[in-house]
Amino acid sequence: MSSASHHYHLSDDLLAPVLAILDAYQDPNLQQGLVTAGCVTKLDIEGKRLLLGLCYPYPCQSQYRDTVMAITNKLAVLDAIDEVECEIDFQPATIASGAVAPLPNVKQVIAVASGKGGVGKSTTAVNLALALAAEGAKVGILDADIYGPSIPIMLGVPDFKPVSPDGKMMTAASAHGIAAQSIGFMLGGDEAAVWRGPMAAGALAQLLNETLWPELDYLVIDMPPGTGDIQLTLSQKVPVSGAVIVTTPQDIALADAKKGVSMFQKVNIPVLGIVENMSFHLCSECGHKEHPFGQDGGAKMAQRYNVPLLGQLPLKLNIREDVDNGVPTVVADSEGPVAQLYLAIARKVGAQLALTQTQNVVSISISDDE
Ligand SMILES: Nc1ncnc2c1ncn2[C@@H]1O[C@H](COP(=O)(O)OP(=O)(O)OP(=O)(O)O)[C@@H](O)[C@H]1O
Repeated sequence: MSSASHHYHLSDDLLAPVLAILDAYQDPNLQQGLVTAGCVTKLDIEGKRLLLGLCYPYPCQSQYRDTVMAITNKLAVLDAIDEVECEIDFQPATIASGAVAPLPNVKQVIAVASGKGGVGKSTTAVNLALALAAEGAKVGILDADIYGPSIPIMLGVPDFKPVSPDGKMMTAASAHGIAAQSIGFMLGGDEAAVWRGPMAAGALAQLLNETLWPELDYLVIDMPPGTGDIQLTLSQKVPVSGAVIVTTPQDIALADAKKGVSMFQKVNIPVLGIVENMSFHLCSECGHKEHPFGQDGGAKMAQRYNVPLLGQLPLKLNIREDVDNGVPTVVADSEGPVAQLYLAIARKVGAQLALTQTQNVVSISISDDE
């Protein structure tokens, strides 16, 4: 799948069974065997020690240990192998999608959008960005939510003021290991409220282009809520690689989220999937799982539009308290169950991007052959 170069130095007798074993191991997010997915970059042998190099097209540090244990056990059945030494790396694709020029330091841009306000889009965007970082990626976040820029508070940097060393480009904040830029760093609340349509979209594209982003694998954009002109213009001005739609299970939120899916499909931006937020509530008294906003709406919608359901998050007081305190749950309780849900979403988002771009590569190579 990936175009990474392969270095295989095994005899044919050994290479065939090793590749067969590695390809029988299905990556849970790419849903392909490791060889088919292009993850196996190096195979060598020293005595009875197999040197294995893996390179994933999406960040998944938290699953390295289990993967290595599982494949080592399988490879150990071969007489020629006693030990496996595995090096694992992550390298996202750098293929630009769409007609908009890519950003110099940024490999992939992920838009996080919602059809309607208040569904938890910013909370999801910020935890997704931190989860991608926790899985091993270099990440930035752009707060483009002009109606309520909340990322400065959520990341605990409300007082950051960008500076411009060359009078043209602005610095980004750095918080919990990710870079952040926000319309909220420049504007007071009153000024933000008067922004309209094309002016807002233009200013946001400028903010994106005039920020001194460090080298980033992923830039997450917290889009303004809704599916109107601003969102459409912004999607056309910014080199978005894929979009994540956040919804709650209520019918009204779902109806708006559907508009979001259609909007991105109209401008040929792949919808990477749907996150269902405030999906269920665990009763703090008895642990009973309740569905205050209805059940499985996001799942049904994902099925109907043929896009993945990336995850379902509980309605949980900590999620709100952590962002209010400037330390989102992925950092505040990094081993906890909610952080694990965000990490799983981040792995799926990264894998979906990689899969989407493979499809692009295939279509390009077909036209080259003609
Ligand atoms: N899963 C959750 N559990 C509990 N509270 C949540 C959850 N997700 C979000 N919240 C809270 O809900 C409120 C709205 O969330 P957030 O600001 O992320 O939504 P939004 O869709 O970005 O809103 P807006 O459209 O106004 O920007 C916030 O107070 C946030 O802390």
